[in-house]
Amino acid sequence: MKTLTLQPISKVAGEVHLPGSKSISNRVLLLAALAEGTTRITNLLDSDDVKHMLNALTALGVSYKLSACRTECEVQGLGGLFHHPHALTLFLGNAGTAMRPLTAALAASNVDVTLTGEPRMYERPIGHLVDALRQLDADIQYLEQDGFPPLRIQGKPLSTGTIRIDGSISSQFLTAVLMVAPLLNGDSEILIDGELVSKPYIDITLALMARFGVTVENQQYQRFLVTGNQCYRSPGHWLVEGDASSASYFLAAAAIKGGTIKVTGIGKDAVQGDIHFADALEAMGATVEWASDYIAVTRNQLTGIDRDYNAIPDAAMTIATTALFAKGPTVIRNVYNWRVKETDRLAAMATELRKVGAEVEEGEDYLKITPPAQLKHASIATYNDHRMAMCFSLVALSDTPVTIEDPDCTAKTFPQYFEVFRQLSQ
Ligand SMILES: O=C(O)C1=C[C@@H](OP(=O)(O)O)[C@@H](O)[C@H](O)C1
Ligand SMILES: C=C(OP(=O)(O)O)C(=O)O
Repeated sequence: MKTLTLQPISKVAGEVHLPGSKSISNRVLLLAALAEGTTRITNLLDSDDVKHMLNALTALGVSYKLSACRTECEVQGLGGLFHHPHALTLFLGNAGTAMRPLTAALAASNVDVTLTGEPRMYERPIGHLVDALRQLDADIQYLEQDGFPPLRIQGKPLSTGTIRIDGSISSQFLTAVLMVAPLLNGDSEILIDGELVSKPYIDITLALMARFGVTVENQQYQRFLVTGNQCYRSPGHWLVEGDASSASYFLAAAAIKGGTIKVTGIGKDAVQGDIHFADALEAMGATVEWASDYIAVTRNQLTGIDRDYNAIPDAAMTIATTALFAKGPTVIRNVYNWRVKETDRLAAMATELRKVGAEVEEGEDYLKITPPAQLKHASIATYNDHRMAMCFSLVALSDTPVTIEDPDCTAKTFPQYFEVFRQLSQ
């Protein structure tokens, strides 16, 4: 297996222009495909998750022109749902932002599609979404284990009305239903069972739908009202914000060993909830500067904090390795759904943090991390989880090297991560 050993880094500083947001890239591609008109997308993310969405759209007959650098894309909208005359199999890797929204859109389309993915995708639950769509008479079958992909979807016009959806494991299920609802033949009332997790991702969904001409009434994230028989209308040009989750590694590096690092492509008004990772760094002691077109962090003495990170589950992983450099323990709370992402992230994080010498208490939905006096050199297993690889690069900001196993797993969202990280080292 390929490994990458990072030697100790004594200082980091500089500026990073962030690659496009994964969450926005995949939403914009799907909305652009369903919309009336042509959408010219710039700063599109070029990564595995986005490739899976693009390949699926190609197979479904959507025309688009992708620039040679793959960060600009002009999508010819279908002006409605998909129609495809032959049965298709779409491989979606481990991209939740492709699997979940496509499941809903395809269930309402004139298609016969099998959705497959990587082995881990078959362990990531999708039952809450399928249950919701079956309330509208969707024809979706589980091909292996009940509640999990792969799925066979025989799409057809869905019925409409009230839909109950469990929001306690993933917000992506609600995102999927919201995105298809305006295209149904009647109005939808969507009721959330349980406490909705990862709420800021719903804000991203609603903000994007609004730019494509559809407004949704959001009643405290418990009830959503969507008018049916609508058509998305292309906004023309779309500039994808930088990826706020990807920004977290650089901002944390600055907090630990800056210098100042400035990330551009996002700013204080960005639509992604993960920009609030910088609030957590600030609460730990770092100095944060918020501008409309960048966020900058400068080092200060860090102290461990105890917080609820349900709103920012992806960036919260970066807090776990930042905790190695803080004074006192850090507690990351209310992240149960880490267990159903690229790997069981609570277990993986606890195991790998212990390897570098931290004392870790792993609860059902939290981690308590007490840093060691001296970090140890370890070979970090990454579990095919891009965020494990990126988070543990921060260990090199100590006086100990770190070895990252399978560093190429960052391709899911950030293929050039280690190159960019290296350029910040001084
Ligand atoms: O909607 C999105 O773009 C995402 C929602 C989050 O998932 P959950 O809602 O499952 O927490 C997040 O972890 C994922 O990386 C992207
Ligand atoms: C959970 C993640 O991805 P996905 O979109 O596949 O859910 C992630 O990127 O951390």
